[in-house]
Amino acid sequence: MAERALEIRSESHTYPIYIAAGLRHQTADILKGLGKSTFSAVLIVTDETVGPLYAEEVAASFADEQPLYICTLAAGEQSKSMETYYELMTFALNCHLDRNSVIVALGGGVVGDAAGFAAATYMRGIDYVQMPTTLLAHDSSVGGKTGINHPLGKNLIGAFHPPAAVIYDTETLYTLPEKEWRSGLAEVIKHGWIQDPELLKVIKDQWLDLSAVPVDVLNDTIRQSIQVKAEIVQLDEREAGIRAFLNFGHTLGHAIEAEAGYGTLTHGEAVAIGMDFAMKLSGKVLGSSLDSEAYNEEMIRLGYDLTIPASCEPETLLAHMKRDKKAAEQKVRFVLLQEAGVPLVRPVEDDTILDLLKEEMTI
Ligand SMILES: NC(=O)c1ccc[n+]([C@@H]2O[C@H](COP(=O)([O-])OP(=O)(O)OC[C@H]3O[C@@H](n4cnc5c(N)ncnc54)[C@H](O)[C@@H]3O)[C@@H](O)[C@H]2O)c1
Ligand SMILES: O=C(O)C(=O)C[C@@H](O)[C@H](O)[C@H](O)COP(=O)(O)O
Ligand SMILES: [Zn+2]
Repeated sequence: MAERALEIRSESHTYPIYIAAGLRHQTADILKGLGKSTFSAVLIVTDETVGPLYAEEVAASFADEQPLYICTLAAGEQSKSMETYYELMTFALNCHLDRNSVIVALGGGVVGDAAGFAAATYMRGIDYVQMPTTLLAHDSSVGGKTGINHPLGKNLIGAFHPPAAVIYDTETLYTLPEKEWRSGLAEVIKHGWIQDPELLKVIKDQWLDLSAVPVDVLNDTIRQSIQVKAEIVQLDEREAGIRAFLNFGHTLGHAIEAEAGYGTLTHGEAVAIGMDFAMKLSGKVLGSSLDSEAYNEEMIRLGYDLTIPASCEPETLLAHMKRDKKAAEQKVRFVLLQEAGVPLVRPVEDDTILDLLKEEMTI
């Protein structure tokens, strides 16, 4: 039986996280070990890139004990939509899933968020298991945030619904294109800046070739990065306070994703730009002396482009930020850094944000 790498104590239950190469072949055994009676049906939700690579192998781990179905979504951010959500619910109903069924989310953060939200709302909530296949999904698969986008903003429709387990087969990551490694690494870098600067050193010293990181380095980095998220979500699952630190880089990042058009930039690319902006804002608002030059240098080494897309207007970005879930009384609230590893949340004046946006976009 696979070893539990970590355990998350959520308000409703404690769930295991398994991290190892090859776990997809043990999916059914791991599910049996969760201590539930057999699931009445299994619905694997995946996307059209991941499905052909891994869905049959996951399905093969189940020995015809219960009906098993595979629902394949279009690949990419566009699938976090109302239309796809509705199709997913119709698919589940046509398969006669009941309250003892389980959804297996096999894919990146898009599949995890969309399938998780379907699980959160199908018959008012059924079990689901996260099987992340991207580096980015080391973040999205943990903590129970599920949801879909609205044209007016990212993840504005959703629910907190922690998974029954996270099964992370890190072997599957080696079919990712380099762009997606980079996207995922942005969330590792985020965890480094908000809580564990040692992670930044690990990336600098050990992540020399983005898509050819040895599997032991990969597993250790993922575990260390999830540890940051785990500590925070266990203290504040529903984001009454410190969970907002995990939103570092997301206030502008989400605004860019929505404004540039979902899928134009990857989530991580947008968050990388957002972290750069939040660091500069930290200097202006808090007088923090963060070494943003060094941040820029390292991000350029890793191949990030930190320019805000020219198609985005500062005023429209600001309007998006005012709809962000952290905003209160029409005031944008930013996650800023006092120093590396010391985040805080502050309301910031519209003019301060607009001035810096214009400066950055040289308007
Ligand atoms: N719920 C949360 O806490 C949380 C946290 C972070 C991000 N997110 C969300 O996650 C989403 C981004 O997730 P993502 O970056 O994984 O995007 P994604 O799911 O779209 O995956 C990126 C691309 O990689 C492909 N892919 C996935 N696995 C692959 C594999 N093993 N081999 C080859 N190709 C593969 C996918 O088909 C897709 O085209 C965003 O919507 C973001 O808002 C949620
Ligand atoms: O888990 C969290 O909390 C995070 O903020 C993690 C983020 O990386 C993630 O992108 C999350 O979906 C953003 O949350 P949102 O509440 O701003 O939609
Ligand atoms: Zn994120």
